[in-house]
Amino acid sequence: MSTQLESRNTIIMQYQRTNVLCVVPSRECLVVLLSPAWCTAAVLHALVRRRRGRSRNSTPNQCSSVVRRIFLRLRNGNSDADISTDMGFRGKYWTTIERTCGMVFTYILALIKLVSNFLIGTNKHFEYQSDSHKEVYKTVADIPGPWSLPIFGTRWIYWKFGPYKLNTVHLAYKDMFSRYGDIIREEALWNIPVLSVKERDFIERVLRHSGKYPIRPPNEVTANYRNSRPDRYTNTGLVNEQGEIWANLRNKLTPELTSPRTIRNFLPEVNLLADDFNALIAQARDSNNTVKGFESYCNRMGLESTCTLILGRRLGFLDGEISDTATRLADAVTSQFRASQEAFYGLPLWKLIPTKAYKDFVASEDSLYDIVSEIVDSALTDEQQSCTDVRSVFVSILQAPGLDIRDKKAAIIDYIAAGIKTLGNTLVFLLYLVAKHPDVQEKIYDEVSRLAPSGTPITAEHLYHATYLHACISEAHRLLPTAPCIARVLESEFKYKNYRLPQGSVVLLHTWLACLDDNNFVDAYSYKPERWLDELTKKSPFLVVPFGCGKRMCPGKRFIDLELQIVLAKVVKQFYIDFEGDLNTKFEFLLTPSNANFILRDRSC
Ligand code: HEM
Repeated sequence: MSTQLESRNTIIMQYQRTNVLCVVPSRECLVVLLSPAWCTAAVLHALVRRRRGRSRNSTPNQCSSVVRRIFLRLRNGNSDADISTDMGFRGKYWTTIERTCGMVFTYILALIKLVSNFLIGTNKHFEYQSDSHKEVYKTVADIPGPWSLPIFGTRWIYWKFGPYKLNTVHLAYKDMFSRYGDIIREEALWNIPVLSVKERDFIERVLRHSGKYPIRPPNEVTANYRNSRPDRYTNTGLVNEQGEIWANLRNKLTPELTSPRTIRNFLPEVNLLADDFNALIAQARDSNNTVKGFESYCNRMGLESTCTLILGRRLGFLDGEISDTATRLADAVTSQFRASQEAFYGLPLWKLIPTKAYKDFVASEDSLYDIVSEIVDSALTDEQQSCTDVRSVFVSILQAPGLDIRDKKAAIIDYIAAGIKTLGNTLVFLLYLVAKHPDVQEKIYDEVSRLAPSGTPITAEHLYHATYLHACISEAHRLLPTAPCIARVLESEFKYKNYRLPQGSVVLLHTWLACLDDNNFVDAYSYKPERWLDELTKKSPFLVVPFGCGKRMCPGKRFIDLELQIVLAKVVKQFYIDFEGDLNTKFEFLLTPSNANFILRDRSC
């Protein structure tokens, strides 16, 4: 652990390769902590002693001086051992009761402040007060944001009594940007700052200047679980790994998936998938031509397409009757997303005890693992391991050189989990926007009918010329992306306005909100595919980034592009699409549609 003085009252510490910020407000006895556990414990200990007034080694006044001394020691870079000895902070003084009292007392104080904050209607006095010499460069501590609890940070805003709801995190950010401005500081567990930004310039600079190994903060729940299962995982996987391990996995596992040749070879299969999807939704209509719960059919399409791409075989998700394996797979992916969200934004007790959300997560990971294992094991004994067109990705993963079979299974799990919901949601959003714009629908119909007459499959040549179809998809990605932001860890110090953000800061780049800003797109809330026929719009490569950007960009992008084009073309050719009312959305780690009822009338009628 290394420490560095950031300002008079703030220290940046390097702890386990993460920058950790420790702030000691001059007017508060509470320490807004983002520090190793011993520091937290020491402060709570001091508070308990102060409250009880029974201190053997310190008077109440000395207790607040303990807090000051922790700070001074940190500033001078003393080791953990020094501080604990110096404070007389020995294991024998610790009892469970003391710790609990400390926690309870601290949180009563925190609650009082919270309530007074709401009653008084301002949180200014909780924010860090900057002094004159810091006007040149402010620190992360100066960035405005919701008030932070010790240890738990700002996660309380999504708890039962908080102002925002867990399933509307996307709306929470809209609200916070209007309250706090262009840059917001939230704090995760242990008060690790998480910055949110929606300014175009900032987003472009971060994405443009990423280095050899861009860092996306891992999903802690997955990382924690996988680290606890060395029998199944050698690392946390392509989605969650960093540095050289990530680069090795990326180099060995993605080339076949991202190759244009592979995607071209999938074209006939994607045509068949789209025909089966049309048959499924046609059958699902009631007597009023309404398909209720349309999102469930799109999720089935996401499952079937992703499994075809990754496993090289159809699993039957688009059939009338779904197989048992298919149902288990679908359930496992859905509960994995839900549990990840709860464990991430909810009360992070799963780090201490296995909460229900964590247990659900483990059950879904286990279930995914078992299903994938069954499929991989049967494929390994399969005689026909030859690389046919649709098996090329699967075979390339199984034959990846220098990787353990555990890495290969983990990659297949990651691909399936990453592809299913994202594709399902994106399909609903795209068809919804087209349904709400009959004029757009007619233009797509005209273009597709001109390029690919009825009864002919859609070819690469047709798609190359379908410029309006492409524009409709790009505009849907801009207006309703399923991944509303991109997360990164800053690889070097970053200056923004008059803030100096240290290397290692976690930033959420809110590309969706940037896309809804009239400064970036004229009439930003309107669905206007025509804007993508204009060269100027095409030159916004860092704003409309539904698949992320740079070296960590989604390896499924090419396949999804192809799939969306073919499905949109085929659905519009067969049906007049309509939608009553507005689409409901919720946040389940992804922006997700709910209760979508589409009306599909046959064009031939
Ligand atoms: C509409 C569908 C999809 C969307 C919107 C989407 C979106 C994304 C986004 C935003 C990222 C983060 C990129 C970044 O940080 O720069 C990502 C990463 C990833 N996606 Fe997708 N994705 C989709 C489909 C798929 C599919 C079908 C697969 C599997 C074949 C897949 C596999 C992955 C993987 C493995 C990563 C992590 C890559 C890395 O960190 O190196 N995704 N995706």
